[in-house]
Amino acid sequence: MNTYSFSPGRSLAVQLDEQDELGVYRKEFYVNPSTIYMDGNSLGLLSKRAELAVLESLQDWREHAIDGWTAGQHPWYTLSERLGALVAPLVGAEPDQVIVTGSTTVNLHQLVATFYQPEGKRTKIVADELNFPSDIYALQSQLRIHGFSPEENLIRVASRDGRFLDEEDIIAAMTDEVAMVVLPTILYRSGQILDMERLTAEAHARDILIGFDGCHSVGAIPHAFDKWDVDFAYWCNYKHLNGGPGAVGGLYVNRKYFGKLPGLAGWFGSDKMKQFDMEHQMTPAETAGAYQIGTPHVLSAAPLLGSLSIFAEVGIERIRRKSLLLTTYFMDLIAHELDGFGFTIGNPTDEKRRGGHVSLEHPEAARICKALKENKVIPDFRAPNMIRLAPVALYSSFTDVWEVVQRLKAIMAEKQYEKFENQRNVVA
Ligand SMILES: Cc1ncc(COP(=O)(O)O)c(C=O)c1O
Ligand SMILES: Nc1ccccc1C(=O)C[C@H](N)C(=O)O
Repeated sequence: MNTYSFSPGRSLAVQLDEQDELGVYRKEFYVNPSTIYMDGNSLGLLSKRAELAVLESLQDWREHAIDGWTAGQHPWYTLSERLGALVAPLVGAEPDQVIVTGSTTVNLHQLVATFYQPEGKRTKIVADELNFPSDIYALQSQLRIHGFSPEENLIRVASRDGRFLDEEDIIAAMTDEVAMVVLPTILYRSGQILDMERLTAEAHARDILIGFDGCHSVGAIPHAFDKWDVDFAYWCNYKHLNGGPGAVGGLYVNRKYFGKLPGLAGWFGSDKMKQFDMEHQMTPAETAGAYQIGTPHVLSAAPLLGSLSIFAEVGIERIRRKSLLLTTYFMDLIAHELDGFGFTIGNPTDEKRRGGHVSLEHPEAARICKALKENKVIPDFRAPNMIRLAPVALYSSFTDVWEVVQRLKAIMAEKQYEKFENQRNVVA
């Protein structure tokens, strides 16, 4: 892999595929042979291991009924904890600091309800103007619940160019009126990685708590939440972790808060041995498990049992290495083949700041995406002008990337996109 030297012909793609030590994992996934899937950063593909885990969970239900909580192949009572332990190495945490529960937005509500404790003039929450809308809605509503107006108390750090955030600007927003900072690990549109270590240190130097939305980074890049001393994080498991549509999400809580009462409490946050004492005085788990609410959605968590076993086997470092080579190759091909067609690379090119996808900006982006789909390439479109293309280390090949660029070149050269309206679909 370290012999990469760019050339535009297909032979380099073939050579990179031959050298690819992760190439064997492609056959573990249901890759539709007639399409090239570039949307694993929105919904990861089904793996055979994930499918098997769901079937085994159904078998547990069929055979054990209520006893499936403690018997069967994947006892449900401790499933969330066991899955948390499997995700923990991917976020740089100890097993008891991670729990698989809820969903991204629900977990954010839980964590803000737990950790946002306005005091005196420290009432503000810092976010950013590029974050995913659901996070912003959640923060606005949490402020309202506390009786604060979001207009005054939610600071959305501005982007200088509409693509990226500058850490300097975020740090400048950390005033003594700020109680909490909530930011993405990787921006969903441009794929920029924020410097989480630096931002955490700067927030803590000002007595501000900081949490991260890891939707676009968990399973794509390594993290060191524990080492960086991040206060909390939350993410979905259906993108890079391939947990399936609406898969149960995940959250991380720094060990120093173990024992802190959950803002939104429910009986599955109890100490597991106490839970069935049925007392009205809650005894929360002394782990991140305390931030669960109700009964786990077992069938929406089950695929992760299979999917995460692939991550445990491969390791996030190797995934990241291949992912970077895939996106480097992608950008080199784009520069060589698509020059003059009006595209701008909208993701960071620097490896330290580049996440798992390539973002191409173009005024006709919506209809170019439609033409790509007609050409059996699955990207996604993000308003107003972005085409996201995610080659995924576990199941995309270098030949896929080469093919995508050739098809895109034909679409542009032949203006194939002109037959579509330049408007997004209902689900873009
Ligand atoms: C960065 C980010 N945050 C939040 C969400 C919302 O997640 P959910 O709908 O699972 O709550 C998404 C994707 O849907 C996302 O990409
Ligand atoms: N949850 C979804 C449901 C339907 C369609 C897309 C999503 C996504 O996850 C989009 C993704 N968060 C994004 O980065 O745009």
